[in-house]
Amino acid sequence: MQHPETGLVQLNRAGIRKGSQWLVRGVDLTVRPGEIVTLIGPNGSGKSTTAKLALGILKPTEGRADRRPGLKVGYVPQKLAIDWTLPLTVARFLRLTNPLSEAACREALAKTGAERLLRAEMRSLSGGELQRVMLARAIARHPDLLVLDEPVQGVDYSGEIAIYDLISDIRGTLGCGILMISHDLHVVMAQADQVICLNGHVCCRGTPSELSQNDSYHALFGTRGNAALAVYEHHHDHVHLPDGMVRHADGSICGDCAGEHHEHGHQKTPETGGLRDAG
Ligand SMILES: Nc1ncnc2c1ncn2[C@@H]1O[C@H](COP(=O)(O)OP(=O)(O)OP(=O)(O)O)[C@@H](O)[C@H]1O
Repeated sequence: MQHPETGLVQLNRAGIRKGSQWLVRGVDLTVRPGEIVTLIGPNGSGKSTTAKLALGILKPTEGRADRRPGLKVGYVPQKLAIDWTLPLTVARFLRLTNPLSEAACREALAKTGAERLLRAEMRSLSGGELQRVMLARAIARHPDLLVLDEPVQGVDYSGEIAIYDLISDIRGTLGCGILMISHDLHVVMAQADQVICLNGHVCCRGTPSELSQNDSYHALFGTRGNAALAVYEHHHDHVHLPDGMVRHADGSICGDCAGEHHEHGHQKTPETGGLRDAG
């Protein structure tokens, strides 16, 4: 590891080839403590491959992939290799890869708003509940780096916002760096310090606002991209509770505004249902 002071993980001109085909090439990427870096791009553009290079699951054919020595990583993969016909409680799932006490399981689930699911069967979870349980498993080992491959898959629109809020809370409370993959162009959190748009190589990069103005981004995603890249400016003055209620900064709890952000100066874009900064 060459650059411990500059990043938890760092890719330098990293590329990987299988046979005669480059899966991804020339990727520069750094995730520092407390930073959120989001990878976006079309299907097959190399997002998961790039995350696996960062994690060390795949070795670069060219360039470098360096991690801070002793780095603790929490990984939420895109797919779970679980036999869903077998009974498996959430508590057992959390312990499959971590030797956790029940108190530690409860603590991790509480952080993701899923404590009541401790005894639930994995196969009975909704999409949003499954993502919260997967996040709980990833944060249970107090990672320095959290790698999230599509954290809002199978989650409905207001659930998406709740999960993004949760990820932001986790960054705040754990102070970890987050590398996140989003296939969903509709919402890119404004808190993402950097968005990297892949298309077999780095197509363009910048803050969410910068990217929404970038010609390469629009060339890649066309009119769909024009309409879809909505920047969710989140001022973090409220918490989405597991029961769908919203707790505001003053402590008041509101049921009517669950999933709505009208009080923060946002509106849904008519084309996509995504959020665009209204202010
Ligand atoms: N082990 C492998 N051997 C050969 N090709 C692979 C391998 N893994 C991935 N690929 C190919 O590399 C390319 C990038 O795949 P990757 O899964 O990184 O894309 P992605 O951007 O995450 O896609 P998606 O949005 O569909 O999840 C794809 O064309 C894929 O078929």
